[in-house]
Amino acid sequence: MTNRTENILPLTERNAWKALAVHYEQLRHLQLRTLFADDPQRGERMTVEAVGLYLDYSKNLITDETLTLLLQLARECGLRQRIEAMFCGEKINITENRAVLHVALRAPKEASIVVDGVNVVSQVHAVLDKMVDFSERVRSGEWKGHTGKRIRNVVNIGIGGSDLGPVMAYEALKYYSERTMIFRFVSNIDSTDFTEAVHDLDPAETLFIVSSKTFTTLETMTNAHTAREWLLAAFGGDTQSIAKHFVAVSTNAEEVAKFGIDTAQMFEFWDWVGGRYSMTSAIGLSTMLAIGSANFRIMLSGFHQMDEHFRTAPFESNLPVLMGLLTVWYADFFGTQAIAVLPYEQYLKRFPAYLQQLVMESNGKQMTLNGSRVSYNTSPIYWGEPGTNGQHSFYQLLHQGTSLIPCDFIAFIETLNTLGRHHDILLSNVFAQSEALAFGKTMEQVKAEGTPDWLVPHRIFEGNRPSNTLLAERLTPEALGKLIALYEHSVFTQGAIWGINSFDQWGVELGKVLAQRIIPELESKVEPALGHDSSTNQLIRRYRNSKRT
Ligand SMILES: O=P(O)(O)OC[C@H]1O[C@](O)(CO)[C@@H](O)[C@@H]1O
Repeated sequence: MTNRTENILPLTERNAWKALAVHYEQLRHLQLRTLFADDPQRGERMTVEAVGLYLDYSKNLITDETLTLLLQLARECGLRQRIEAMFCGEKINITENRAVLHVALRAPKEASIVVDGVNVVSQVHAVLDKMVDFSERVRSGEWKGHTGKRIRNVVNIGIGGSDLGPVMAYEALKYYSERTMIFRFVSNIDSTDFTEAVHDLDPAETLFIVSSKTFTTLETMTNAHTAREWLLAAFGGDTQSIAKHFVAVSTNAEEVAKFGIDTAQMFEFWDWVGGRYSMTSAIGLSTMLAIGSANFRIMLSGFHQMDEHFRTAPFESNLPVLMGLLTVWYADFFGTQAIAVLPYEQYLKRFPAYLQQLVMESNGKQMTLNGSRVSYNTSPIYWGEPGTNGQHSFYQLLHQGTSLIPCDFIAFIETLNTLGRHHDILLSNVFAQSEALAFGKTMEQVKAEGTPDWLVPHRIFEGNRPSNTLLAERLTPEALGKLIALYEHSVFTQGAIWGINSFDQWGVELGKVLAQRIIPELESKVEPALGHDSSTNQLIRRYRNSKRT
């Protein structure tokens, strides 16, 4: 594998970067109050609407010049060429020599993207058709369990990208899902996860989807073997039952066969689909089983619309580009360490958890593509909770803490569950929070309320805390697809500016290797010779000496 990137100009040497550094010094004390007072149209002007998503980015600590410079930075970093390289199937994941083609997973049938001489779009649609056929047979009851009962329970076993997308999508699209079926998700190696997931399920009505790109992941394979035993125990060890109760989603046919699942019951995907970008691949099988194939295809079309927007829209009206550049602005010039993602939509309760992997596994890096250490910040921490729960938890820090935490508010004009005044009250909170964060409450305002002098400082909100507000009409499968693709491509934009590889994840390897070494040390009958540091040795001894079995 060759390093084709050694001539890239370091980010901090780019003209736009240097200009942004100077510009930041000039406007670091700028106040949103002033920006809005000086430009009464700001809240209408600094908005973009595309493919049914409305982004209000006016409450950011930016001027028109900031935007001009950020857009110039994007051009200087070759963002347009990098986008094209991804969409054309170039092997931009250079440390693994792989193409990065989650966009092919939602491309229309007639499209063509060639990797190593193969049109991957045809492969994608062949697997999609197989998923549709299978999910319809299960949902209609045609697919029967070992004893002839219909499948009522689906348990997805997977972790990371093989879990977070499916769980998030299941929760997000519950309104559209088949309510007569039960969906569970087992990811953690903690035995409690599996135990609780199946405790009330009838094995004769349960289908396990073992989802793993590699089919070697310790957690998933351990849980899958436990599921196999659980099933066999119910059927007197009859291994014939496995065919009716297990399917696999993987890139690794050999390991699937070794596990005992017929590869005819394997739904394939490919090494050019990163785990955290895989929910529109066969990893979405549980989603399709829950919402049906028609809704699944609608979700894919939402993803595709955002893909096309990202690929073709001018940068100044390109939603993912703007959001990505704003993140760079805060991370690198304001030193922001965290971004809060705040969906005011209960169905999106797992969306922040999903984004944690998408963003932090992608851009939590410190090596540039040419192998030198970055001299600037890369990914902030993304976290969040659905509104209004977060308000009664950590918003105190957002409003009055010492850290600057930009927020992404996400809301829908219509609720899926109309109930009295709930939705108006919910939305009033979104708008109130971004207003309060931006404009705060001055000492004069606090005093004017008759607050005693000693209490005044505690009740001041300095404001000037930035946020984006994203509005869509209604949470549909299509809207969900657009929203997720928006964040995927915002992450891409950030990675392209930082000059890092957003598509590998070497940082998760060391812990996995060390755990493999420690497992036999915990299980061995004889006292093992421990060669760790004194802390790790002592923790292992304490566990060994205290455990009962
Ligand atoms: O699908 P697999 O191969 O089981 O991997 C699961 C997850 O493990 C990781 O490789 C590392 O945590 C993720 O990137 C991936 O989504």
